[in-house]
Amino acid sequence: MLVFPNAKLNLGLYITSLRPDGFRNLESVFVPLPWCDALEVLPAETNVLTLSGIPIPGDSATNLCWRAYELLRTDFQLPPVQMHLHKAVPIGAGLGGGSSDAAFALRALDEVFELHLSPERLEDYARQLGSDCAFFIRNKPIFAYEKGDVFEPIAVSLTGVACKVIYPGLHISTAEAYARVVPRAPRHDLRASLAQPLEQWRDLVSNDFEEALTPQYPILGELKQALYTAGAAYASLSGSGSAVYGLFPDRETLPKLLLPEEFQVWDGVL
Ligand SMILES: C[C@@](CO)(OP(=O)(O)O)[C@H](O)COP(=O)(O)OP(=O)(O)OC[C@H]1O[C@@H](n2ccc(N)nc2=O)[C@H](O)[C@@H]1O
Ligand SMILES: Nc1ncnc2c1ncn2[C@@H]1O[C@H](COP(=O)(O)OP(=O)(O)O)[C@@H](O)[C@H]1O
Repeated sequence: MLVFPNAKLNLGLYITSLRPDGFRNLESVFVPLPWCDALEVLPAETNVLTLSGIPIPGDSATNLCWRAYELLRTDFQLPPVQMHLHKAVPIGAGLGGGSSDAAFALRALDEVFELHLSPERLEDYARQLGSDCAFFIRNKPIFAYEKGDVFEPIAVSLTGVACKVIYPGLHISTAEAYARVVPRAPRHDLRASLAQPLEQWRDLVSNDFEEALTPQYPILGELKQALYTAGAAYASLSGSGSAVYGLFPDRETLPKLLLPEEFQVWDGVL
């Protein structure tokens, strides 16, 4: 079975309090971004995970696809599996690529081995692999809170909106990024703000990681400014960075930006 684990964007991100388990409570809206890896999952004689594309730090045993298989194996007698992951989504970018691989691996293993797990059970497994993972089980725009793994529906839709995502080649560790933020109450009500027209989001919707990370990584602020100068209706850091995205009214308004060769760019219509 071949699946295409997609990335995500965060529309607003407020880090509201420190939890007794050491994690932070947050509020954010996750939306799928069609920048994808490719993952093949097949029953096999012996276990194997092969990789291509962008190199992933760590060995196969720590890869989130493999950890998804090991996790299901604690509850089910699974036959050996052959997986191949082609990595295209930048790592440490705030785009949730690794989390998506884990969630898509769970979904594919469920189908290939006919486990008939409900979305709720798949979300429970996904939560054990990372705070972001559960979102990718249903993979629809959603308001996320607590660790980012508890959800409420939200009507926001970016269908037809054009988007440019720029990854400046900085791998920012999520744990380090969180350590730089002092939790506080949200500046604005996120759901009410996102119900306003896109052009008003600039004044209403923000990501707490931006203020904490931009002094150390000025390129993040420069990219956001470049997107606004090029006509973005809204621009922001995604998650804990370092990818910065701009939203534009339609494909015709997507700008061509002159960027260093080592930066990776995705653009298209959502
Ligand atoms: C910041 C966000 C926003 O969407 O995305 P990314 O920038 O990573 O894409 C997420 O909260 C990232 O979720 P995820 O990448 O799954 O994080 P995890 O593996 O669960 O945790 C990595 C580390 O981040 C910190 N962490 C994570 C989530 C959370 N609610 N509070 C935390 O304090 C913890 O220090 C933890 O050890
Ligand atoms: N399949 C995978 N793809 C990407 N990263 C992975 C994967 N498996 C494990 N990891 C680990 O997860 C970490 C963060 O992954 P990623 O989801 O890309 O971060 P972010 O959401 O911050 O962009 C990486 O440092 C990497 O070591």
